[in-house]
Amino acid sequence: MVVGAGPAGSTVATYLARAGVDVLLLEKTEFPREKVCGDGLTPRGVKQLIDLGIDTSEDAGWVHSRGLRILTGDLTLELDWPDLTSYPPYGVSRTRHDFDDLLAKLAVKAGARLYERTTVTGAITSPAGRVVGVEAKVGPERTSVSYRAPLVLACDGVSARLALSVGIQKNEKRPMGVAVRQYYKSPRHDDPFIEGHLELWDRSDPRDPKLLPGYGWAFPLGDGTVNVGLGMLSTSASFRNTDYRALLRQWLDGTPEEWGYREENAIGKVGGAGLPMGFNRTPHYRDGLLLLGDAGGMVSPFNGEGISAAMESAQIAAEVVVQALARREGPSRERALEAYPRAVGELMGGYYQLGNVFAKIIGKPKIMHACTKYGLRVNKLLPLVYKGLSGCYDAKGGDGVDRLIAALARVTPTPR
Ligand SMILES: Cc1cc2nc3c(=O)[nH]c(=O)nc-3n(C[C@H](O)[C@H](O)[C@H](O)COP(=O)(O)OP(=O)(O)OC[C@H]3O[C@@H](n4cnc5c(N)ncnc54)[C@H](O)[C@@H]3O)c2cc1C
Repeated sequence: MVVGAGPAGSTVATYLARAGVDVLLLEKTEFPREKVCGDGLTPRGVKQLIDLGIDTSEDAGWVHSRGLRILTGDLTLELDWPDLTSYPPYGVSRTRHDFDDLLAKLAVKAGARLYERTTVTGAITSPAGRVVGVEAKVGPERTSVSYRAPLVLACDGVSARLALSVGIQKNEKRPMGVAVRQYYKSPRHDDPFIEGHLELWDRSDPRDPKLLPGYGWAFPLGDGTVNVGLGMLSTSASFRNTDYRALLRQWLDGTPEEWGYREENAIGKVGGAGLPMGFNRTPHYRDGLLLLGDAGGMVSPFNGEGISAAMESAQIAAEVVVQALARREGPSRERALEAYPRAVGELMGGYYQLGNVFAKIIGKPKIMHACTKYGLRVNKLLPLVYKGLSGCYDAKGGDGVDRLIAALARVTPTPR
């Protein structure tokens, strides 16, 4: 049984159903639906789509990106995506409204039974403490129901309701982020220079601890529509009681008028949500319950990317679950399931450990102030770290450093 039909849930449901497993996919909303996100995928995420057999061409409705454009102070840095054999050479963007709908449909096509408007309220456990099913409320009447299954896969996102119901808590020492976004229709995004890249603004200012640490983004969605947002670490005390929506407004008011990121061009409502980072909820497997994606705190502490990790964890979980279900219930199956936390740890653990240290350092205003004092413009270095360590962390002998050096040679003044 899979709880939550976001990227993690629909992906794992697809793989499992294709392998012949009877999959129940429970989702509290109804598709198609809005989902607050930046809507951007790096090549790492595109690889996951291709692995699923999805057509990622522009003809199929995906907006392609060649790399990141980083605007930092007076400088603009254009970084192509890493040239790695393990990843496609482009990123994509697409609204989560369409993206999640497409993934959920794929799961249904593969044979998963999708029950929408079904809100899981907690796990059912055996007297021995093993998760054997879930309790849920169904439909507008919120009728109580329960479902049983040999295994439950928690893909319920940042709320992690299932994990909490069996006492798997968030590790408060690990980073947590927060992000807000708004769609705009903007003439700036008819410009070919602007299109073709996912754009990040280094918006940190060492003199103002309230602004630290974070970045802004503009991810084009085609037709002059753009997803503009602000992502920040929320570990630092200065972020408590912050009105993030106001922060986004304040920051966008400072962008040039002609970019058009103004109220009159806004589409829909501002949305915001938490980003659970750096494996901040573990263990990823315990007593019949597997945690995938955001439910297991799998957002990157370097750049806030979470879709690719959610889908990667889904691919791993599906392989492990298929092998485990082929074994007799008992210790042999348990041993097979233990492979899941090991495999996600091997894939992302080292990268996230490093990311957690990175988040700790940039989350300390004192360190940032010291940097300013000694004339070190750390905000100029952060984008390099983002790029150098994201997207190519799991590639053997990746060319991240070479790319950075090449990109440094192409630094240009920020167009005004
Ligand atoms: C503002 C913002 C911008 C972001 N931008 C990006 C970006 O550009 N690129 C990127 O890679 N990542 C981005 N992220 C992170 C990304 O959104 C997440 O990492 C990703 O959605 C995780 O996928 P998931 O399947 O684990 O969880 P989710 O996408 O959160 O899916 C969880 C699903 O479970 C359902 N659900 C929740 N609770 C229950 C319940 N009790 N019962 C039944 N169903 C339930 C939800 O309705 C949802 O469908 C952003 C996040 C935010 C907040």
